[in-house]
Amino acid sequence: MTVVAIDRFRFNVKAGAGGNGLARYNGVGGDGGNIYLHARNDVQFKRLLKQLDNADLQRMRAEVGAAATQTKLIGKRGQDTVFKVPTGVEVINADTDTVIVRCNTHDKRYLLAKGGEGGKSTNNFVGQLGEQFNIILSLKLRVDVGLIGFPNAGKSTLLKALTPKKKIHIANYPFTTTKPQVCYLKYDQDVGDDGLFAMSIADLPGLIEGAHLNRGKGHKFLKHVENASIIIFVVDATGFRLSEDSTYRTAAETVGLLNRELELYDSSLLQKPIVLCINKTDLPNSEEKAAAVEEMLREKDWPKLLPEDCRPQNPIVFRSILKTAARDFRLNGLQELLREVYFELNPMASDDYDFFEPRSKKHLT
Ligand SMILES: Nc1nc2c(ncn2[C@@H]2O[C@H](COP(=O)(O)OP(=O)(O)OP(=O)(O)O)[C@@H](O)[C@H]2O)c(=O)[nH]1
Repeated sequence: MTVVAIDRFRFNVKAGAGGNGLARYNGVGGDGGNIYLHARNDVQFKRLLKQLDNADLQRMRAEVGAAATQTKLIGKRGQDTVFKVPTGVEVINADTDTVIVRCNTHDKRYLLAKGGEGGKSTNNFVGQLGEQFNIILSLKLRVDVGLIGFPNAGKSTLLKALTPKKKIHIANYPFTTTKPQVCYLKYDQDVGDDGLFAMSIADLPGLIEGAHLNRGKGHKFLKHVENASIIIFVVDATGFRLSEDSTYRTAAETVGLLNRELELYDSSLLQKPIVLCINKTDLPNSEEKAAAVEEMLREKDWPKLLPEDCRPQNPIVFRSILKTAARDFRLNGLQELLREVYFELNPMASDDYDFFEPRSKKHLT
């Protein structure tokens, strides 16, 4: 099922007004209800839409406070309204075009609009209006996994190979351009309390050397890994050459170059778990080439083994190094890859989970 990403909603927000007080008896009106956004990892675009359909699509409102009466001198406080939003939502003031708040923490409530004060002696017993303004909710997809590599490394093929046999749901969420793509993959194996194992993967267009300087629109693509929980480097075991007249790079040099691009763009990205996937190990001599990369990376100061123009300053310590042949759905490496990703996203999960139903038995060899 393809879901069209609607990534911006405009709303009029109006928190509850305070109820009037009762001057004669010193009665205090109830405060108006607040409006909160509740960030949740398990809220998806679709669910958000449903929630809003049930409410009013254009408006967010909270209850007004009750006025004080002769029989009830303290008016009841207006009820708060809580909207669940996917973690990562940005709230933009539609009038000033500035970001009010980023709902980046799972299960946290963010106060969006404060209800008005109830009427009391300090305001002449007149209930105050609640905060009211126009906002845009900008929905940014939470990306679990970001695939990075030079063109032709096999990122898209790897993504296809990772797609479960029994597809429950595969959705393409295009960003503003058709690429990069975020795919949301769900596996139907039951994982205890967590229910289904689902992850979103961003398949980013191939980087080129100098991406950190925005060559080949590098910034636009690298930006998407900033939110990713895990980064997967995909390199071609047989090496890489961008075009006839550019330098040929071995797989090891490619690893160094990707490391460099990432650190020069934003060195904090190197703190994320990074898995190296050496792909195309089905091609002649590629097993040996992949083994040579592994051996190099075992060295503590591995960059010094590379030519100067491929050397990163801050060498990555890879979470794991996997050898894959994505085109043949050769699953040994891929199963390990899924396992890595799964435990990274679900650190408390038990490890007896049977992950991946192969597309065909022959692929298990
Ligand atoms: N022999 C072999 N070829 C592969 C493998 N994986 C991918 N390929 C081939 O390599 C070529 C590039 O694969 P893609 O998956 O399009 O590579 P990509 O990294 O997504 O490329 P860009 O979109 O340009 O960044 C295709 O012809 C694939 O069929 C593999 O494991 N073995």
